[in-house]
Parts: sequence; structure tokens; C-alpha cells
Amino acid sequence: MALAAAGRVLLQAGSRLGRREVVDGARRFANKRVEVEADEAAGIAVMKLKNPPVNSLSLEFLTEFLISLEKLENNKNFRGVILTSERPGVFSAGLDLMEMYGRNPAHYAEYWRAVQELWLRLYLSNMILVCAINGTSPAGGCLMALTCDHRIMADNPKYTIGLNESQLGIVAPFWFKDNFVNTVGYRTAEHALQLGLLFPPAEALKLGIVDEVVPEDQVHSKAQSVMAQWMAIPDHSRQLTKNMMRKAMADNLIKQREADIQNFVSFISRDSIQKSLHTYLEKLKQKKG
Ligand SMILES: CCCCCCCCC/C=C/C(=O)SCCNC(=O)CCNC(=O)[C@H](O)C(C)(C)COP(=O)(O)OP(=O)(O)OC[C@H]1O[C@@H](n2cnc3c(N)ncnc32)[C@H](O)[C@@H]1OP(=O)(O)O
Repeated sequence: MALAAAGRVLLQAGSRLGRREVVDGARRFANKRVEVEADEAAGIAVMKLKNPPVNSLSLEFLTEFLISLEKLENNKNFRGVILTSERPGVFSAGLDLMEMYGRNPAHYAEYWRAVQELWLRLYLSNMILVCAINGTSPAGGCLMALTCDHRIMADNPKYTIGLNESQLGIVAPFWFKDNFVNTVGYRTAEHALQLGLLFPPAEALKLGIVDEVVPEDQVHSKAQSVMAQWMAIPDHSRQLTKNMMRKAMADNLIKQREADIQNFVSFISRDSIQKSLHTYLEKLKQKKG
């Protein structure tokens, strides 16, 4: 119920933004920030994140992404989605720092609801989600990957993945943490979360953050072959199993969704947190110069 209502809000937001999807034959639709290659006969869609320069998860991006995902969810012919970046090198830089810096409480609340919605929709998706991580993927980018059923990362030591929030002076919320703990185990998560560690592919594989590391030029073919393997399992048994594994954790957020939003708003509005974000943004700028 809560999900459906929030979905309607996002759809309304999408039409307010006036986005018109361009339909190119039956196989391709795109809005500004998400490109979908949809092969209805095969039942598989590739969703490419396309929010330059670094695929940050801005409010506009989240809105567009959720609308695209909902389109696929509503078409029973689609059974699997491959998530990847349209720009190899960066899968996603995570939550958009500019949505959390220098804005007002109403904006923070709207943004956080959309971030929750992204996680809930992906985590509870009935479709098979395979993540083709073809670039760096910190924090919210890592979270997106963690919602997927299978993760494949490009074998490039320049790319890293992990939940680095503590390095920014912020804290990974409990549902980021739960998703991470369920993936890598308590001790690894406790250690990595406190230090805000980002891992190159080989280490991420060792810890179980990703399931496979393959040469960069094979990420997409590997994702397709993994998808074929998952598609061979009957949907009903796979979906019931997925739901059994995931429902309790998602329900935990759903039942305290409003409180989680209030927590986020008061946390992010603190002067000390805004200062930390300012310092981090300056550091990102200086890295360039
Ligand atoms: C109680 C608990 C309650 C809850 C408490 C709160 C919970 C919050 C949880 C937060 C989760 C997150 O995801 S927080 C986000 C964490 N993300 C990160 O730390 C990633 C930071 N970015 C990077 O490390 C790098 O940009 C990287 C992704 C590797 C790409 O490097 P490149 O050299 O290719 O590109 P750059 O030159 O660095 O970046 C290009 C431009 O994009 C900007 N940019 C980079 N990352 C950005 C980002 N995430 N959001 C916005 N803008 C970003 C840069 O500032 C540059 O802007 P210009 O200079 O203007 O061009």
C-alpha cells in the first residue's frame, strides 16, 4: 500500500517534470537520465544509468529511474533487469551530495523518501536483478548494487565499491547497514562501515560484496549469461524464495519509514553535518585542481 502510494507520487512528479519517453521501436525507451534497452521477447531489459558526470542519485534521477522500473515491473513479459552505467568508469557516485547540502527540511524529506523508495522497489523487485558494475560505486551506488540478486564487477583496480559514508562525516542508515550485513556478515560490515572502506574488485570479491569479477570487456556478456542461468528457474519459486529472504528486512523500514525520514532530516540539517559535507565537497573540488 505504502509503496503503491509513493509510486503514484513519483509518477505524478514525473509528469510534472514533463518527461516524455521516446519510444524507438518496441525495444528502447529513454528519458534524460536512464536509458532502457528492453527486449520484450527475451523478457530482459538493460537499464543504463545516465546522469553525467558521475551518475549521482539526484532527485530527478531517482524519479526517472523509478518510473522506468515501474514500467518494466508492470509488463509481465519482463522477468529480468541488468543494471549498469552508460558511462564506464563510474557506476554511480551514490547519493547526490547537492541534495543533502544547503537545502531546506522539506527538500531533505522529499529526497529521503525517494531514496527509501529506490531501495524498497529494487530490494523487493519480483524481477531478477543482475548488476553489471562497470565502474566505481561508493555509498548509495554500492547500495543499489547490493539490492541486486547477482553482482558482477569489472576487474579494474581503479574501481572501488563499499559504503564510505563515515569518511564523509555521515552515517549509513540502518537499512543500508542491514543490506550490507546480510551480504558480507556482521564482522566485516562492522569493520568496513566504521572505517568507511572502499574496496577494489579483488577484495570486494573476497568479502562477498560482489559475486564475480571479470575482465572489463566481459562485464556485459557475463551479465547476460548469468541472467540466462537465473531465468531458467521458475519465477514463482524464485520469487517466493526471494520474498522469504528479504521481506522482513524491507518491512522493518516500511514500518518506520516516517521516523526514518525525520531522523534523516534532523541529522542532515545539523550545522556540524553540513560543515562535514562542505569540507568533503571542497576536497572533491581540490582533487581536480
Ligand atoms: C542517523 C542516520 C541518518 C542518515 C544520515 C545520512 C545518510 C546519507 C547516506 C549517504 C549516501 C551517499 O551515497 S553519500 C555520497 C558518497 N559518494 C562519494 O563519496 C563519491 C564522491 N565522488 C567521488 O569520489 C568521485 O567523484 C568519483 C565518483 C570517484 C568520480 O571521480 P571523477 O574524477 O570521475 O569525477 P570528479 O571530478 O570527482 O566529479 C565530477 C563532478 O561531480 C561531482 N560529484 C562527485 N560525486 C558527487 C556526488 N555524490 N554528489 C554530487 N556531486 C558529486 C564533483 O564534485 C564534481 O563536480 P564539479 O567540480 O562541479 O565538476
